[in-house]
Amino acid sequence: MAVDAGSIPELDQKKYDADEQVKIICLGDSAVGKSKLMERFLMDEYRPQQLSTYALTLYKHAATVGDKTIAVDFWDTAGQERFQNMHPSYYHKAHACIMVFDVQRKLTYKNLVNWYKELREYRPEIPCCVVANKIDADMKVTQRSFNFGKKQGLPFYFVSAADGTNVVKMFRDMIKRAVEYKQNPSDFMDEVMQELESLSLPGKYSNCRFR
Ligand SMILES: Nc1nc2c(ncn2[C@@H]2O[C@H](COP(=O)(O)OP(=O)(O)OP(=O)(O)O)[C@@H](O)[C@H]2O)c(=O)[nH]1
Ligand SMILES: [Mg+2]
Repeated sequence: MAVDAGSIPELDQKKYDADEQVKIICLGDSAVGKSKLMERFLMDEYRPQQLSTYALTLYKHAATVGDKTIAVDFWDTAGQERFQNMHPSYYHKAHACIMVFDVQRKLTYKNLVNWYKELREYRPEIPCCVVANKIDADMKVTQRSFNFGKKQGLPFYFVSAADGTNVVKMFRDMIKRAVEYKQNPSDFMDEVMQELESLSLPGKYSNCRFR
């Protein structure tokens, strides 16, 4: 669900009860389909309209990974054409990143290198994947190889927000990887944050009795 400032999100209770909370961000040029992919995954619907994301839309989602309830915050913002690059707070404490390009527009693939560079400046270690969107427009593209990210070992997905191909799989994989990262961060500052969080779990132990 998208959350407007000032509203009380109904998932807040779930978030409070969740075993873990993760933040997943989405990067890529304008109109590659970032918002449509999130809509498809969260609402399982797709409205073909050309409305660019203005500033920031935050989608909240409750997922289950193993036997744990995970509160997922998906951050969606507009691509670079109008904003050049993201505000650092977009990257702050993100646990995974989904990088999207449009298989119909070569430039959006070429620009992945810039997005990836910026991502790694702020979040050197978080899991990331490369997503080729809009394969419904021409299925033949799935026979082509897109090598960006191979060297870095980034998983690659051919998807379509329009017909739903691979969308759920890709998001589920990324939620799982975000949780794994949060539980075992390889970045020093994240390790410290995780340690601090485990020291101050509000309410979790409120029923404990000490003799
Ligand atoms: N054929 C096809 N069109 C798509 C698909 N995904 C998105 N689109 C279209 O691409 C356009 C842009 O989609 P958005 O989701 O708004 O793109 P965005 O990346 O969020 O763009 P910004 O918010 O400007 O950064 C819309 O007209 C969509 O209908 C897809 O899988 N297939
Ligand atoms: Mg958008």
